[in-house]
Amino acid sequence: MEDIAMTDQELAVRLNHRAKGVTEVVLNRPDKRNAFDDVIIQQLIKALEQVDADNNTHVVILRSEGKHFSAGADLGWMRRMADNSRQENLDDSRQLARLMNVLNHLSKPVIGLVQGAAFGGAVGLAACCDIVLATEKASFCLSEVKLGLIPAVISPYVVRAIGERQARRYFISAEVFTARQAEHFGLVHEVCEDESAMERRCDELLLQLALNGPEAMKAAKDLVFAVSHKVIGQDVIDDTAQRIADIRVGEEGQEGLNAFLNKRRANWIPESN
Ligand SMILES: CC(C)(COP(=O)([O-])OP(=O)([O-])OC[C@H]1O[C@@H](n2cnc3c(N)ncnc32)[C@H](O)[C@@H]1OP(=O)([O-])[O-])[C@@H](O)C(=O)NCCC(=O)NCCSC(=O)C[C@@](C)(O)CC(=O)[O-]
Repeated sequence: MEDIAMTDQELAVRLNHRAKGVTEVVLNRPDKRNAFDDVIIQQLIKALEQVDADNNTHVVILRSEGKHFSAGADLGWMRRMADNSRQENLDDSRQLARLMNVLNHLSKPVIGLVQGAAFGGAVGLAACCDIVLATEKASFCLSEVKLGLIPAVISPYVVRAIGERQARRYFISAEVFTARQAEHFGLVHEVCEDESAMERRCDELLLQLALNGPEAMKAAKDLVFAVSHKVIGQDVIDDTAQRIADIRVGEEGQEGLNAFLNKRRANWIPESN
């Protein structure tokens, strides 16, 4: 898989083949604590769209190089943009909104690996992943108000991940919260002792995900979006009945059920892959 290079500057986003069916999207700007600017946002979108379209990728890992996951938006970029018109700022922030949306709705499971600090927009990146592992020393902060800003674009995802109650506090206080607190709030699924433990846990999760039908995982992710925050009325009841009916008559549903009944492992991925 090719690297994502859109400028001649050092590659800030890399794609890394980790294992069969598993591609890592790696933020690679450790000297600036993996802060992302407009160029890196474009690189991230391109990388995510590439792995989404890649038939050989079934699981995506979002991670970064260095001591910290990410310091969020590049403050030099934010400062530069402040000299531009409101319209230019609107066009610019829509790109970050697009990144969050692409990541959140990726058609494949995304595992986020968080070490060190995840500040500002980086909390949004974590909130858009399906499974988040963090090291014991990871720390989180919605630091925007300290800079006179707000966590606007990331807010829909972060509020869903940590809940309105915690958002009310941490959006306005900009207090740092620990990996354990993040786990308690629901942003992080598991806290691991250190980075090696996080890698081992990630490998276990990858084995677990490899047992599951890729199309079923995609449909399961869509299902969460379809039923969340909806009144359980006739529309939702009909929609969910149609979804399981579609899956049952589909290729993967048949393969999964046949495999179980014949006491064999399901063969989801064609041998050529
Ligand atoms: C992450 C720690 C704790 C690491 O703490 P540390 O390891 O002690 O690192 P440091 O603070 O010494 O920084 C190392 C280098 O990284 C740079 N750096 C560091 N962060 C940034 C940044 N964001 N943008 C640009 N550069 C950054 C920093 O300027 C320095 O560069 P050097 O002086 O060596 O050339 C610390 O660096 C820190 O607190 N950084 C600021 C984090 C922050 O407040 N981020 C919020 C960004 S605003 C945002 O994300 C807005 C958004 C997206 O949410 C809006 C929306 O949702 O609509």
